[in-house]
Amino acid sequence: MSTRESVELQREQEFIDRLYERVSVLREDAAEGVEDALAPVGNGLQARVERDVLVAERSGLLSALNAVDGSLCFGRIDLHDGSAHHIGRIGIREDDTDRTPLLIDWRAPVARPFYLATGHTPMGLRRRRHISTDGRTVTELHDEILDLGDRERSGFEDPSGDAVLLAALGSARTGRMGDIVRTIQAEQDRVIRAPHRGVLVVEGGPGTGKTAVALHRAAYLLYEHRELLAKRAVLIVGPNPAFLRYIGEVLPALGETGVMLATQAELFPGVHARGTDSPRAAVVKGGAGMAEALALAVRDRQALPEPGAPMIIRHDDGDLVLDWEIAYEARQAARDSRLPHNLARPHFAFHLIDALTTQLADRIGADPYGGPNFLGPDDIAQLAKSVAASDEVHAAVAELWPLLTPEEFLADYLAEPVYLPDEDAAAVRRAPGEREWTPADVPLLDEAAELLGTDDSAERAAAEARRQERVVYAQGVLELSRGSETHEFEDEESEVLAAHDIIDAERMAERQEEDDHRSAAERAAADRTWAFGHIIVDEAQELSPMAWRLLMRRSPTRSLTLVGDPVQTSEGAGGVGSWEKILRPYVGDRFTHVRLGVNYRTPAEIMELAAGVVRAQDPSFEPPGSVRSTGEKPWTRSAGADLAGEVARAVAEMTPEEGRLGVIAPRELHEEIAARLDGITAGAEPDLTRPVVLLDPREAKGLEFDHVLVVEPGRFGTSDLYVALTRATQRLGIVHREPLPEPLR
Ligand SMILES: Nc1ncnc2c1ncn2[C@@H]1O[C@H](COP(=O)(O)OP(=O)(O)OP(=O)(O)O)[C@@H](O)[C@H]1O
Repeated sequence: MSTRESVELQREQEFIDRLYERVSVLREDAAEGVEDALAPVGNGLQARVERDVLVAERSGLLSALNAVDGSLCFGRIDLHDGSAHHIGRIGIREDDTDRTPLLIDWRAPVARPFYLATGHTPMGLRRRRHISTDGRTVTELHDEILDLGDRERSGFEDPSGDAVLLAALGSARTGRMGDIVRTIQAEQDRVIRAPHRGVLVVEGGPGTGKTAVALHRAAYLLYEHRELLAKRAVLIVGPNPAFLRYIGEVLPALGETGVMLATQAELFPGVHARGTDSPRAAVVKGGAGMAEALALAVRDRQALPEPGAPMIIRHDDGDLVLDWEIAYEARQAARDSRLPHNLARPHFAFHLIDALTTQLADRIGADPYGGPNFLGPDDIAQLAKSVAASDEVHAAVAELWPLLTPEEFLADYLAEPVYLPDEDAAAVRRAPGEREWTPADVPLLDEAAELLGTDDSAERAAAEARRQERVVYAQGVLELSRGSETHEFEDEESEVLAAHDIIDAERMAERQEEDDHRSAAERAAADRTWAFGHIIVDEAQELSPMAWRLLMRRSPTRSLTLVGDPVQTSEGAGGVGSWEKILRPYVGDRFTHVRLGVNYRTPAEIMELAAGVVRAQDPSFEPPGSVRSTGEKPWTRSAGADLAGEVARAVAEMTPEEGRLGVIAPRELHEEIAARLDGITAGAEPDLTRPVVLLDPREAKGLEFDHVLVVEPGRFGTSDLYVALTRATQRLGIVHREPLPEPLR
């Protein structure tokens, strides 16, 4: 190493040392701050509220500081004006009066040239430096000179400018996705920082960084719109639990934790959908026609007595006749309210009671000589009360217009599906006694909840009673504070404000109500009607029209980022196929569509093979260009009689010393294959950090491995095969007994 180089390294090391010293002071301060804030504060309401806010703020800072410890600083930009900034995962300031920035958050506008500047458009930069560290030790520097007229050299120049990116792409996988904050590419940066309002569709082939970009976008939005998004939370929807675990460490590593990650199966609070549907059933349940079918089925639960066969209701003053006409009129009036079923129910009951009361009054008060009815308004009110109190009337209302929960309603519906073509009804019919919900049921439950509405009048009454109690309590507290002030502050001159001077009992009671310690993400998870500040959907091509209806309800402001690749849509997943079709009902054509065109994962040799599979169906297909090639061609091997044995041999050869091997095989072969492989992990929620993982193509979606072994590819449909072939960062092997699909021969 030249003297020049060691001086440069030494300088950066000194900076990193200083940075960690500052971080350790900040961390101590934050920890002490949390402790202080946690100390008992007595019973004062205001003090308690303030304490909670402080605890939340300081623990947020503390967890961010703890989370970003590894490679806190990764870059530096030197500007023409002689200034320089270090770039890192979070922003850190000096402890001086100006609070001078020491480390610039990668999301800050000042950091942007680090990602965007080129020799052509240097954005004021002279030099961009990538700093690699191992723990707190600087290991490498890579410099790009952006001003070719500049003669100053550090000795660490990287002429191609992509050594750091290629090293990241070629490194062994860990089974957990890492962040890309050091090497975000310009086309990705533009997506990450796109405005948060409106709908942004990010499309790109396998490995173009869609997932990585979506996660960094979440981190960026939380930084840029902290106040709004901390209150309304960000939701990230992914295709399955294994995928969510795979991506689960990216945001914490960027210092962000206030995000809700969920699969479709988890989007109806209180239901954890673990069942499975046949592919056909999933498609039917996800179809747009289900909304109409369920709406009609709800109307069917608003019944009438048979014409000519009225319900007879006993009453002390003589039997009442609830016939078709009365029920029809009441039903019409209730439907005219346009309220959801359960909320329209009181209207139905009211009209029914009214009609039965009139019937009774006409009978009792009738003047035999044809004069006006003898009964006055008070008598009629009395009669109405007695009709309304009748158990038999309640039973009739319950029979004709039952109160329904989404779960009860959908279970009944799936036992006898109606308003569907016969073969669709047969596909979704649930076996009697089947209790598990499936992921495709979740949007149906949500739809049912919308159609039924929640009659929360009892809850609201209870909440109001609790509020009243708090008001009374708060009044008591204020009385006490009034009583105590003169004793505590004898000095006439001092103007000390007491609680009652600045707050009244109502407001104080409200404050107590706001005293909900859960984070926005936690509250959102428990609330079906929560409106998220922003929603990010990964593998968005997979979602069905019914799932889109659910998600759009959670985003009334239509602030969404959708990332996906229509070419990778699973057969039988019920995905919609085109963004226009998905979005038209919600935003018309008002959405922004961007494409990512570079494949960072799959080497060119593998991509060529995978592209051939799609091209066999669509000759005009253009795959994303691979950023690197490895020189290793994918291989195929014919297995003879013992397929599992051949798979076991291939696994033994391919298992990397460091890194991960993914075996992607049709589900029906999993048992046979797993029996021959020790320590392999498989199933619905495999441990992706183990060296060898067995998956089917659907489960492999969105994941990646150093090496991939595809088994019996002839059994996969085109898009599943395309997904399976594009999961490797290094090597791909194929083992088969049955004939290979044409493009793989
Ligand atoms: N700028 C980058 N710097 C470093 N690594 C990157 C960059 N962009 C993408 N990658 C890496 O490329 C791989 C593929 O990224 P990602 O999983 O986000 O792709 P994808 O488009 O979602 O793929 P798929 O459609 O197959 O799920 C990941 O390992 C990711 O970390």
